[in-house]
Amino acid sequence: METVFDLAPAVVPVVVLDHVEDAVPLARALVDGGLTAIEITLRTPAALEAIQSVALGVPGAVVGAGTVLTPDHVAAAAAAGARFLVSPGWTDRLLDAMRGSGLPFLPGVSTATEALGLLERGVTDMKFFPAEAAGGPAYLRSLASPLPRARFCPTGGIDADRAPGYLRLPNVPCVGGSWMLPQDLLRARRWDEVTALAAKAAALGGS
Ligand SMILES: O=C(O)C(=O)C[C@H](O)[C@H](O)COP(=O)(O)O
Repeated sequence: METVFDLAPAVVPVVVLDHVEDAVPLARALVDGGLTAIEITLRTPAALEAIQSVALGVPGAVVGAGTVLTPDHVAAAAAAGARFLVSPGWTDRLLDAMRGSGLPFLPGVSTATEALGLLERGVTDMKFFPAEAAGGPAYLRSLASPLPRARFCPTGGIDADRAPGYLRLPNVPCVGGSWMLPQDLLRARRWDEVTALAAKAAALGGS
Protein backbone atom coordinates (compact mmCIF):
# COMPACT_ATOMS: atom_id res chain seq x y z
CA MET A 1 0.00 0.00 0.00
CA GLU A 2 1.12 3.54 -0.72
CA THR A 3 2.43 5.28 2.40
CA VAL A 4 2.53 8.94 3.40
CA PHE A 5 6.28 8.81 2.77
CA ASP A 6 5.64 7.84 -0.86
CA LEU A 7 3.37 10.87 -1.26
CA ALA A 8 5.36 13.49 0.61
CA PRO A 9 8.55 15.34 -0.21
CA ALA A 10 11.02 15.76 2.68
CA VAL A 11 9.13 18.69 4.19
CA VAL A 12 5.39 18.68 4.94
CA PRO A 13 3.83 22.04 5.75
CA VAL A 14 1.36 21.92 8.63
CA VAL A 15 -1.45 24.41 8.05
CA VAL A 16 -3.87 25.91 10.57
CA LEU A 17 -6.41 27.81 8.51
CA ASP A 18 -9.02 30.27 9.78
CA HIS A 19 -10.50 31.38 6.47
CA VAL A 20 -11.67 28.92 3.82
CA GLU A 21 -11.06 31.46 1.07
CA ASP A 22 -7.34 31.38 1.89
CA ALA A 23 -7.06 27.62 1.29
CA VAL A 24 -6.53 27.62 -2.47
CA PRO A 25 -4.08 30.56 -2.71
CA LEU A 26 -2.14 29.22 0.28
CA ALA A 27 -1.91 25.73 -1.20
CA ARG A 28 -0.87 27.19 -4.57
CA ALA A 29 1.83 29.21 -2.83
CA LEU A 30 3.18 26.08 -1.14
CA VAL A 31 3.06 23.98 -4.30
CA ASP A 32 4.78 26.76 -6.27
CA GLY A 33 7.57 26.61 -3.68
CA GLY A 34 7.88 22.84 -4.11
CA LEU A 35 5.94 21.66 -1.06
CA THR A 36 3.31 19.49 -2.69
CA ALA A 37 2.04 17.42 0.27
CA ILE A 38 0.05 19.73 2.52
CA GLU A 39 -1.36 18.84 5.92
CA ILE A 40 -4.40 20.92 6.90
CA THR A 41 -5.14 20.43 10.59
CA LEU A 42 -8.70 19.78 11.73
CA ARG A 43 -8.31 22.40 14.41
CA THR A 44 -10.47 25.11 12.92
CA PRO A 45 -14.05 25.16 11.66
CA ALA A 46 -12.68 26.01 8.21
CA ALA A 47 -10.51 22.88 7.93
CA LEU A 48 -12.79 20.40 6.18
CA GLU A 49 -14.00 22.87 3.59
CA ALA A 50 -10.40 23.97 3.09
CA ILE A 51 -9.34 20.37 2.42
CA GLN A 52 -12.16 20.04 -0.09
CA SER A 53 -11.24 23.29 -1.85
CA VAL A 54 -7.60 22.27 -2.19
CA ALA A 55 -8.47 18.73 -3.29
CA LEU A 56 -10.69 20.13 -6.05
CA GLY A 57 -8.90 23.35 -6.89
CA VAL A 58 -5.14 22.76 -6.69
CA PRO A 59 -4.21 19.87 -8.99
CA GLY A 60 -0.52 19.83 -8.00
CA ALA A 61 -1.27 19.45 -4.30
CA VAL A 62 -1.62 16.29 -2.27
CA VAL A 63 -3.78 17.45 0.61
CA GLY A 64 -4.06 15.57 3.88
CA ALA A 65 -5.79 16.06 7.21
CA GLY A 66 -3.88 16.64 10.44
CA THR A 67 -4.98 16.59 14.07
CA VAL A 68 -7.15 13.57 13.28
CA LEU A 69 -8.34 12.52 16.74
CA THR A 70 -11.44 10.36 16.30
CA PRO A 71 -13.10 7.94 13.86
CA ASP A 72 -15.51 10.76 13.00
CA HIS A 73 -12.57 12.94 11.97
CA VAL A 74 -11.31 10.10 9.76
CA ALA A 75 -14.66 9.79 8.00
CA ALA A 76 -15.06 13.54 7.56
CA ALA A 77 -11.51 14.01 6.25
CA ALA A 78 -11.89 11.17 3.76
CA ALA A 79 -15.24 12.56 2.58
CA ALA A 80 -13.65 15.98 2.08
CA GLY A 81 -11.03 14.47 -0.20
CA ALA A 82 -8.03 14.13 2.11
CA ARG A 83 -5.37 11.89 0.55
CA PHE A 84 -3.60 11.11 3.85
CA LEU A 85 -4.27 11.31 7.59
CA VAL A 86 -2.00 12.46 10.42
CA SER A 87 -2.67 12.27 14.12
CA PRO A 88 -0.70 13.47 17.14
CA GLY A 89 -1.16 10.11 18.93
CA TRP A 90 -3.09 6.89 18.54
CA THR A 91 -5.61 4.57 20.14
CA ASP A 92 -6.81 1.20 18.89
CA ARG A 93 -10.11 2.75 17.84
CA LEU A 94 -8.44 5.53 15.87
CA LEU A 95 -6.01 3.11 14.27
CA ASP A 96 -8.85 0.84 13.16
CA ALA A 97 -10.66 3.80 11.62
CA MET A 98 -7.55 5.08 9.84
CA ARG A 99 -6.83 1.61 8.49
CA GLY A 100 -10.45 1.22 7.44
CA SER A 101 -10.31 4.43 5.42
CA GLY A 102 -7.86 2.90 2.97
CA LEU A 103 -5.85 6.15 3.07
CA PRO A 104 -2.17 6.34 4.00
CA PHE A 105 -1.86 7.47 7.62
CA LEU A 106 0.71 8.55 10.19
CA PRO A 107 -0.24 7.94 13.80
CA GLY A 108 1.75 9.89 16.36
CA VAL A 109 4.15 8.55 18.99
CA SER A 110 6.54 10.15 21.43
CA THR A 111 8.01 7.11 23.21
CA ALA A 112 9.63 3.77 22.35
CA THR A 113 6.68 1.96 23.93
CA GLU A 114 4.15 3.76 21.71
CA ALA A 115 6.27 3.03 18.63
CA LEU A 116 6.49 -0.62 19.67
CA GLY A 117 2.71 -0.72 19.98
CA LEU A 118 2.39 0.40 16.35
CA LEU A 119 5.03 -2.03 15.12
CA GLU A 120 3.16 -4.83 16.91
CA ARG A 121 0.09 -3.82 14.89
CA GLY A 122 2.03 -3.82 11.63
CA VAL A 123 2.40 -0.05 11.32
CA THR A 124 5.95 1.07 10.53
CA ASP A 125 5.37 4.71 9.48
CA MET A 126 4.63 7.17 12.27
CA LYS A 127 4.76 10.78 13.27
CA PHE A 128 7.09 11.75 16.13
CA PHE A 129 5.23 14.41 18.10
CA PRO A 130 5.96 16.81 19.74
CA ALA A 131 9.41 16.35 18.23
CA GLU A 132 11.45 19.04 19.94
CA ALA A 133 9.78 18.67 23.34
CA ALA A 134 9.95 14.86 23.23
CA GLY A 135 13.69 14.61 22.72
CA GLY A 136 14.52 15.89 19.25
CA PRO A 137 16.92 14.22 16.84
CA ALA A 138 18.89 12.60 19.68
CA TYR A 139 15.81 10.64 20.73
CA LEU A 140 15.06 9.42 17.21
CA ARG A 141 18.70 8.51 16.65
CA SER A 142 18.50 6.37 19.78
CA LEU A 143 15.45 4.51 18.44
CA ALA A 144 17.05 3.60 15.10
CA SER A 145 19.03 0.66 16.41
CA PRO A 146 16.45 -1.04 18.68
CA LEU A 147 13.50 -0.30 16.32
CA PRO A 148 15.05 -0.55 12.85
CA ARG A 149 11.72 -0.94 11.03
CA ALA A 150 10.14 2.23 12.40
CA ARG A 151 10.22 5.37 10.24
CA PHE A 152 9.29 8.75 11.62
CA CYS A 153 8.01 12.12 10.45
CA PRO A 154 8.93 14.43 13.34
CA THR A 155 6.79 17.51 13.86
CA GLY A 156 6.34 20.04 16.63
CA GLY A 157 8.76 22.87 17.25
CA ILE A 158 10.85 22.26 14.11
CA ASP A 159 12.12 25.19 12.04
CA ALA A 160 14.47 25.72 9.12
CA ASP A 161 17.52 25.52 11.40
CA ARG A 162 16.41 22.36 13.17
CA ALA A 163 15.00 20.40 10.21
CA PRO A 164 18.38 19.29 8.77
CA GLY A 165 19.30 17.61 12.06
CA TYR A 166 16.30 15.32 11.63
CA LEU A 167 16.52 14.82 7.88
CA ARG A 168 20.00 13.39 8.10
CA LEU A 169 18.80 10.53 10.33
CA PRO A 170 18.30 7.17 8.60
CA ASN A 171 14.85 6.67 10.17
CA VAL A 172 13.46 10.09 9.13
CA PRO A 173 12.10 10.34 5.54
CA CYS A 174 10.40 13.70 6.16
CA VAL A 175 9.71 16.40 8.73
CA GLY A 176 6.58 18.46 9.28
CA GLY A 177 6.08 21.95 10.55
CA SER A 178 4.52 25.35 10.23
CA TRP A 179 7.67 27.44 10.15
CA MET A 180 7.18 28.41 6.47
CA LEU A 181 3.70 29.76 7.31
CA PRO A 182 4.20 32.66 9.72
CA GLN A 183 0.90 34.10 10.95
CA ASP A 184 1.73 37.65 9.88
CA LEU A 185 2.25 36.58 6.25
CA LEU A 186 -0.97 34.57 6.26
CA ARG A 187 -2.99 37.39 7.78
CA ALA A 188 -1.61 39.80 5.17
CA ARG A 189 -2.10 37.17 2.41
CA ARG A 190 1.46 37.67 1.23
CA TRP A 191 1.46 34.50 -0.85
CA ASP A 192 4.65 35.30 -2.78
CA GLU A 193 6.55 35.40 0.48
CA VAL A 194 5.01 32.09 1.53
CA THR A 195 6.25 30.63 -1.76
CA ALA A 196 9.75 31.94 -1.05
CA LEU A 197 9.77 30.37 2.43
CA ALA A 198 8.33 27.15 1.02
CA ALA A 199 11.10 27.01 -1.59
CA LYS A 200 13.71 27.39 1.13
CA ALA A 201 12.04 24.63 3.13
CA ALA A 202 11.82 22.38 0.07
CA ALA A 203 15.52 22.89 -0.58
CA LEU A 204 16.30 21.38 2.84
CA GLY A 205 15.28 18.03 1.42
CA GLY A 206 17.84 18.25 -1.37
CA SER A 207 16.73 17.46 -4.87
O1 LIG B 1 -1.92 17.71 15.92
C1 LIG B 1 -1.42 17.36 14.85
O2 LIG B 1 -1.73 16.34 14.21
C2 LIG B 1 -0.42 18.19 14.32
O3 LIG B 1 -0.43 18.34 13.14
C3 LIG B 1 0.57 18.82 15.19
C4 LIG B 1 1.50 19.59 14.31
O4 LIG B 1 2.26 18.73 13.56
C5 LIG B 1 2.35 20.51 15.03
O5 LIG B 1 1.58 21.28 15.89
C6 LIG B 1 3.12 21.39 14.10
O6 LIG B 1 4.04 21.95 14.87
P1 LIG B 1 4.71 23.38 14.68
O7 LIG B 1 5.59 23.29 13.50
O8 LIG B 1 5.44 23.53 15.97
O9 LIG B 1 3.58 24.35 14.51
